[in-house]
Amino acid sequence: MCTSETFQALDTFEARSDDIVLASYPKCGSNWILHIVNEIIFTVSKKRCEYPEFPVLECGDSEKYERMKQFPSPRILTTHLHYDKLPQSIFKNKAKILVMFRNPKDTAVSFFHFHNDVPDIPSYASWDEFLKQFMKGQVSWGSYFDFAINWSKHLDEENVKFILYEDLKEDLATGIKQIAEFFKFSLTGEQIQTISAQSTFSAMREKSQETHGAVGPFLFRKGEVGDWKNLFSEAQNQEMDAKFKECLEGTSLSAKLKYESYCHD
Ligand SMILES: Nc1ncnc2c1ncn2[C@@H]1O[C@H](COP(=O)(O)OS(=O)(=O)O)[C@@H](OP(=O)(O)O)[C@H]1O
Repeated sequence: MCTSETFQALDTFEARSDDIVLASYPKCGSNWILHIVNEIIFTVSKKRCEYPEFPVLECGDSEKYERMKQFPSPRILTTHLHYDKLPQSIFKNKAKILVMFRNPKDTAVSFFHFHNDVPDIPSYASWDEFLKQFMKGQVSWGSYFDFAINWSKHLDEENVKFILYEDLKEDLATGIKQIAEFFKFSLTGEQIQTISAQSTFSAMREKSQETHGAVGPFLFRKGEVGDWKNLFSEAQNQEMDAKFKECLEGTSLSAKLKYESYCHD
């Protein structure tokens, strides 16, 4: 999905100040925030941002960035890249970036199911086998921990906003309000409620085949916090807890992820 030609061409991408960048490690809810931002824009402008390109910035052919010059603003771009690998024009032109995180245990579980449920992508012999690769960062888009370490240095920058999957799950309306405010869209309370109702897991899963085709039901699988308890062994919990400590202890991201609440029994 991401060729070296496309990576090279990525540097030629010309960001605009009103581009909306949605960054996350895989399986942390990028389709969820993409849907929310789309609904916010539709609510305020009555226009749908429907572009004939796959929304992930780094995926597709190398001509994609040339075609994107024709797209009207605001363009919504999703990405799984590290902050340091984003095209420089995003920073130069001060595009705003919403970065979404999810606890690493649920992220790994979601990633594993995706690989083993979707027919056209490689599957793993077992959960244990997948987790070994996940911990080594030998999965698509590399290590969760490298992604987290890289982004953790930039979360307090002016044009970057952090959002946590688990917080959005706990209080969707407040999350939608914060997202709208960050991108400077003004919504009434009623509009926020309407978007919330359209953005619950069940509402999105119900429409998933229509919105995402055959992969839809696999992408919108369970949408829960704490599903890791069904797969992690005690030894795997200890390994993940130690890795989290080793990589993120003392960083501002460590507190923001609320690891104690979401990754301990
Ligand atoms: N509305 C809503 N509410 C709660 N959870 C939601 C929602 N939409 C998507 N999801 C869950 O996000 C997980 C998929 O993440 P991504 O969209 O980032 O996947 S991907 O990397 O783009 O393939 C995947 O998590 P799991 O269900 O745990 O596998 C989705 O179910």
